[in-house]
Amino acid sequence: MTYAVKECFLTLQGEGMQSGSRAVFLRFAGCNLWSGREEDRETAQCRFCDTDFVGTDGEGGGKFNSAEGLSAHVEALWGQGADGRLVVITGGEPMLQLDRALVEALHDRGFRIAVESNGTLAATPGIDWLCISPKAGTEVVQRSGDELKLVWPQEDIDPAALERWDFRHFLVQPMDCATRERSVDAAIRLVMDRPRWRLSLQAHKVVGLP
Ligand SMILES: C[S@@+](CC[C@H](N)C(=O)[O-])C[C@H]1O[C@@H](n2cnc3c(N)ncnc32)[C@H](O)[C@@H]1O
Ligand SMILES: Nc1nc2[nH]cc(C(=O)O)c2c(=O)[nH]1
Ligand code: SF4
Ligand SMILES: [Mg+2]
Repeated sequence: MTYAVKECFLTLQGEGMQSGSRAVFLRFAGCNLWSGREEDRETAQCRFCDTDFVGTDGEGGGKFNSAEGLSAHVEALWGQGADGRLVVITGGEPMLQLDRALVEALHDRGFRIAVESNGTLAATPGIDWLCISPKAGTEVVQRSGDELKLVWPQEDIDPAALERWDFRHFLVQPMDCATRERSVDAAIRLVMDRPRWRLSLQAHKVVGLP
């Protein structure tokens, strides 16, 4: 298996229940809901993406020919020390590329594996922390996991329906866009109305981390 990696770097997890944790981010290239080209955004299935996941030219990116080689790259970015090893695998859509061999190779190097996925593809077995972020108008097949992270507001998504899915944590994250302040207000309103939900802010953007 050849893996196409947009970028790979050490930072803090900025979103969700593990916000604030030291983590290597492994961002795979490519997504099944958007080409990543601006000229396609308005006709894409997912139109609010805040991420460049096209190509393999980012910091620490490239093509990797084996799970062994990619896991060694992740380990080198983490550095010395066996405590608290965490890799966050994202994209693009990571389930297009994350296979059992990579899960195994990262576990062998002592990493806990967190994944950020849109849920339209079944999750690879062995993930330690699964975050699913549903997108309006798509068929979410992965309806269980550790945290469900709803970017808000999105038309045609009913938070009450999502509460019936099998997740331990329900998070609402304001959509970062031209009207971000309105997104924050709407997210706070959702939490006030539905106490099972918690607010997830993108902490990395607040403090200027990647
Ligand atoms: C770039 S996506 C990559 C992983 C996967 N494709 C997904 O959508 O979950 C990582 C996270 O950022 C969230 N996200 C993307 N664009 C956003 C935006 N404009 N504002 C807030 N969160 C956003 C996604 O919903 C997802 O939870
Ligand atoms: N610091 C940081 N935390 C994140 N959590 C989820 C992210 C993502 O793009 O998947 C992300 C990201 O891009 N940066
Ligand atoms: S599914 Fe995720 S990576 Fe793909 S376009 Fe939407 S937010 Fe971006
Ligand atoms: Mg991001």
